[in-house]
Amino acid sequence: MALSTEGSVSTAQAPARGSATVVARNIKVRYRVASTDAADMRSLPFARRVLLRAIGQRPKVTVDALRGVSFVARSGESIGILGRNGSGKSTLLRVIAGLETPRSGSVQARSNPVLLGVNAALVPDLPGERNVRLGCLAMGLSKRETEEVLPDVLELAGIGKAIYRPMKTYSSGMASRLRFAIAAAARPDILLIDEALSTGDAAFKERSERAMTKLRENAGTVFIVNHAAQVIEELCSRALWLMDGELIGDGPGPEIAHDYRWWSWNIAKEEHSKADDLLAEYREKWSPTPPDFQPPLPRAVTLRHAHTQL
Ligand SMILES: Nc1ncnc2c1ncn2[C@@H]1O[C@H](COP(=O)(O)OP(=O)(O)OP(=O)(O)O)[C@@H](O)[C@H]1O
Repeated sequence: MALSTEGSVSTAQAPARGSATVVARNIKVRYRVASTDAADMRSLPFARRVLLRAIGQRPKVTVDALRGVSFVARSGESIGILGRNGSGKSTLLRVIAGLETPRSGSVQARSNPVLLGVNAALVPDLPGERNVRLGCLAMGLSKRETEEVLPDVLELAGIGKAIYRPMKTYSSGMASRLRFAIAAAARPDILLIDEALSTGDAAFKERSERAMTKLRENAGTVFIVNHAAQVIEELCSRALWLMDGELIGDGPGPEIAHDYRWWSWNIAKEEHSKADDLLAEYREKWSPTPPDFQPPLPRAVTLRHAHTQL
């Protein structure tokens, strides 16, 4: 089962493993944000400074959240997105999901990507099991399909009797588990997961790993953002390493996650010069080769964010 471009469920045969599912070309995202840094105010021309002070405004600074990120994701891949706080991971997921428009570049996706937690339209006042039904229907399953997958969703979420209680009474971990279980049940072709998998206990971890394997076997592509590099080391066949909005590494998940952890550990221990040496070595080792965008994606592909380069 795969989500069609309209977000409804189609029963078209799963495409061959290894075919392109998401093609990202030179994505750039820039924010303009107000800054209280006195240095930013001082850097402005005198007249502008006077004007801003008079109207009580702060100077705006530019944040380049993504600086030309390109990659081709393929069916059957689980792709971890790694990087320190503010490196652009969530922004990249939002762009892939179509929730954010880049200032330049484009993303093509074979079908509608499902961003976990957003597409499942859950209602806090309703009990978990009612939300499971709602979520499955919202993700395009029919009523019959929803009833069929219900036991699997409840088993995967594994939150016991809490499933009969209103979702607003759930801990954030319980709610994340339920959302993941719903998203996995709908078997989207392209699933985007932001942080949800670090909240479970060992049993949930094992069940979620099995669910991910099923998704990949279905020739789908799963993207995972997680601060715990270990999660990516264990779950992802491939990893993208972002730093200050730049894609500095693209390669096998376990190896990149291992190197990322070692680099982060040295930073945490304030071994800055060692961390710098490691970073230079890893940049070279995992430097993303410019993706080969040929042959083009099949004609059926949705064109998202069609933008000309600035
Ligand atoms: N809506 C926004 N307005 C202004 N700046 C933003 C906005 N969203 C993100 N940013 C900035 O863009 C950069 C990338 O943010 P993003 O949330 O993508 O990073 P991240 O790697 O997911 O971070 P974290 O690991 O802390 O969740 C950061 O500098 C952030 O401050």
